[in-house]
Amino acid sequence: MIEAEFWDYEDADEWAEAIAGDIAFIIESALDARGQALVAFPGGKTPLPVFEKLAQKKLRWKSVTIIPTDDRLVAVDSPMSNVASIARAFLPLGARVLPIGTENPDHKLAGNAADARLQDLHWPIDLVWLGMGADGHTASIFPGPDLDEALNGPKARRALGVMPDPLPSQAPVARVTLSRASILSARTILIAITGKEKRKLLEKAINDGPSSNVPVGRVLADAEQAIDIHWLDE
Ligand SMILES: O=C(O)[C@H](O)[C@@H](O)[C@H](O)[C@H](O)COP(=O)(O)O
Repeated sequence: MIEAEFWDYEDADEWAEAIAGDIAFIIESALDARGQALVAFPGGKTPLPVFEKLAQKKLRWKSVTIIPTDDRLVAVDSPMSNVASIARAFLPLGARVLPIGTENPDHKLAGNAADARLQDLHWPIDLVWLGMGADGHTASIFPGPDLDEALNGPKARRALGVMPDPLPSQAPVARVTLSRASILSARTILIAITGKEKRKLLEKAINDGPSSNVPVGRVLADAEQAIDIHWLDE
């Protein structure tokens, strides 16, 4: 049974501020407890207003490492690059922003490289913040030939390469993504989504759990932590 709580907002500013406040609190608590924080932020468009608010928080950013939950295998100056959006917001503050993608379109190789890079970090990760696509993918865990490995691969595998099938129209490229095991290993999981369609889809995915026909339901099915879902009605 997934323990998820929806937090509803009608005002975009309030929504972004609430998420930024929660994340700042998680980072601060990690810094107090362990002297450093490791967090994963999603790609796509939804997180951008939250990045802006979070970047205004006075935190010891130099001790914070941020990785993308997933990235598209594109050049870092591509508008499709997830790490570029994170870097634009948080590098100027002194945070360590660690790319997990490469320009090499061979997603298997890119996945192995991402996995190797992530092994060196201090796990468990303090926060995995997830988005969700209108098709029910989360991070870059998509339907296709790599879905089973992303969901059921070895626990020690932090990241893998993914070729979505079908390719998503907003960013029709191969990806690297955190595995389900690394997402579920997080101390905290937070989800931010907007719009009625995504809300309906996520509620159903959570209810269906392991038998869900969309990746997000399957990813969250065994979550042991309570999950806060911040939903903005558009
Ligand atoms: O790289 C990605 O595609 C993302 O990390 C992905 O999982 C994202 O969260 C959803 O696609 C939602 O994207 P939007 O916020 O743009 O709708």
